[in-house]
Amino acid sequence: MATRLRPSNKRCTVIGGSGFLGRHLVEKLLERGYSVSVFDIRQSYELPGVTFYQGDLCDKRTLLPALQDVSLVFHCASPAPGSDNRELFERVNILGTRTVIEACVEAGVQKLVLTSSASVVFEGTDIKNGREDLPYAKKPIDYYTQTKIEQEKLVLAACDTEKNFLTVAIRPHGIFGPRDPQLVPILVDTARRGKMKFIIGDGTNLVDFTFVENVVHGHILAAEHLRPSSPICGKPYHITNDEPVRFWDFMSEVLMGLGYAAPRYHLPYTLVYGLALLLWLLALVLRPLVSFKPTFTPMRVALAGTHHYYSCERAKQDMGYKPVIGLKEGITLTVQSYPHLRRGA
Ligand SMILES: NC(=O)C1=CN([C@@H]2O[C@H](COP(=O)(O)OP(=O)(O)OC[C@H]3O[C@@H](n4cnc5c(N)ncnc54)[C@H](O)[C@@H]3O)[C@@H](O)[C@H]2O)C=CC1
Ligand SMILES: CC(C)=CCC[C@@H](C)[C@H]1CC[C@H]2C3=C(CC[C@]12C)[C@@]1(C)CCC(=O)C[C@@H]1CC3
Repeated sequence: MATRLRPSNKRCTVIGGSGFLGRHLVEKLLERGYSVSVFDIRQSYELPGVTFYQGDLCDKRTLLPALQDVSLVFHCASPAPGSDNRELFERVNILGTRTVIEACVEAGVQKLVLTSSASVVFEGTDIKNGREDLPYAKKPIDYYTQTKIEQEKLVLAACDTEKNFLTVAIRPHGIFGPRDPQLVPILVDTARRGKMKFIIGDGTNLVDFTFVENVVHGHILAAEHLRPSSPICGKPYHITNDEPVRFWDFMSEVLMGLGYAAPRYHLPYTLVYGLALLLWLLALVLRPLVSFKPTFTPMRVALAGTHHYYSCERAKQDMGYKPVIGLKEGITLTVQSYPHLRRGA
């Protein structure tokens, strides 16, 4: 009888590896001597040594070939938070993650590292130095958050040391860095449309923004600490820059770095939130007739106007996490990487 050889623990697959975080993760894994495959619904680049598998993660038959002889899987695929499509989020983040777990078990994968989100505990009100034992949001602020909660629960519950299938969830917050398709592009687009003049609230709310390389570092540390005896099995971990910053100072620094004016005038938080809620309801009611995407969604206003920063003490203790790039350096590297978004470019 043929014996199945144990795959090398440096063979891994990144599901969602064509995305912003996924690609940074792939590049770092290669640098560290891993052999890497990518599974994604689209292929956005080519890299020597990386095998691409294109397909929908909800389809186990297309996913399985990407997991053969692989001991470690990173799952960082998700529809973009801005899409607000309930059916899509439920299909990909919940049903799809169930499929990912089944496929991993079937293929003999030993470790699964999920990219969750610190937002799973965020309900739109202040969180100061939140630890991982905060309860999941009872009233998640949008479908993205609601399905990220279910996704994280599924992955953590699947951890089974007896069957040697180990799982862990990384909860980053406000990822930024070169090639990010969200934060800087949305910010610049808002500025170019002349809508970046206002500060929502008094502007003192503290938030975590996390440079992408720190998020990658947290994922790799988690993978390398995931052993049957490790305290990290089946647990979530906040990974941030560990330098909470005023939301509006961060935005202003990025804007000014790209040649735009910083916002100056204050608007009351409750007024803007109420208006965003009204717009969102209007968009929902009118969806069959017209489709429009408001810039100011309730989620975005809540993110811009409340405190939400998290403790990464648990990651420091259990896996020796320490950010590798400080916030200031991260902002400089990010601003330099967007010459085409500079004012007047
Ligand atoms: N960007 C951020 O600030 C934060 C992101 N996260 C999480 O990090 C992960 C990565 O996010 P980003 O890199 O920013 O997003 P991204 O949109 O750049 O990457 C997601 C990737 O998933 C792929 N994908 C989507 N649906 C798929 C499907 N059905 N089958 C196969 N692949 C599929 C996309 O093609 C894309 O390449 C996500 O799970 C997100 O929820 C968590 C906290 C903050
Ligand atoms: C900290 C965190 C979780 C950030 C995630 C990224 C995005 C949610 C933000 C990136 C750019 C932000 C932004 C706004 C809201 C939050 C973001 C989309 C506004 C729309 C908030 C209202 C404004 O006045 C304009 C802002 C533009 C940038």
